[in-house]
Amino acid sequence: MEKIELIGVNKSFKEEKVLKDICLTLTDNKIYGFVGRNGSGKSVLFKIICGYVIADSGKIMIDGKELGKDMDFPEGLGALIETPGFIWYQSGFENLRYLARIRNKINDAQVKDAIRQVGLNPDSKKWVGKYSMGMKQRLGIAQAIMENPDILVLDEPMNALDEEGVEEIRQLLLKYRQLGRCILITSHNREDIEILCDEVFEIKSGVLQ
Ligand SMILES: Nc1ncnc2c1ncn2[C@@H]1O[C@H](COP(=O)(O)OP(=O)(O)OP(=O)(O)O)[C@@H](O)[C@H]1O
Repeated sequence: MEKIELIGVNKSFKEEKVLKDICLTLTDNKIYGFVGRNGSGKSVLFKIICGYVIADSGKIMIDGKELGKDMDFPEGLGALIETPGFIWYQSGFENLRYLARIRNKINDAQVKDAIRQVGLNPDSKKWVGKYSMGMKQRLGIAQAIMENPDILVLDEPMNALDEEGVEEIRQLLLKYRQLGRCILITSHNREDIEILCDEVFEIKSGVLQ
């Protein structure tokens, strides 16, 4: 069954038409890559799927429910869209526990498990303000996966990661695909796209190729 379906989605900012008549069907059990030049509309597309940006026209169906009609935000979707703004004087665990409490869904053990999955120590007391860029990126991925979502939307998940980090996150995403998840990523790295993706979409000036 279709997990995500976009039908004729358009989005403009002032005079700039950023997305033009996007039609897209995505299913479970796959990793989809979205590539395109800077400013081609990849992040805006991801934000629309996550419900962070509202399309001007068109339909976004998630699990058979229409975004903006049946729900404001998709259920069962975890996202990393730009580096999240963490509280710098708290540990990684405290930051994610805070988010988990707002979302009121998961317990401390699940938060710790997500932090472990991205290769960080959930018991470390180190403030996030002292984290390297790569550690913040890993924590961002942990917050995306911590609720065990069916859909993962990750904008440049490999950003700021060293070679080892990239490999760990690749393995993590392959594991999630094996668990049947529908995963969307953007990447400027051809290797990530080749290794990970079952299907690749290119966006050129807001048009899906
Ligand atoms: N909130 C906004 N207000 C005005 N313009 C916006 C807004 N968000 C995005 N845009 C514009 O939409 C276009 C597409 O931006 P988007 O961030 O989707 O590009 P991208 O493909 O993700 O690029 P990159 O590879 O650099 O991340 C850009 O011209 C950008 O300036």
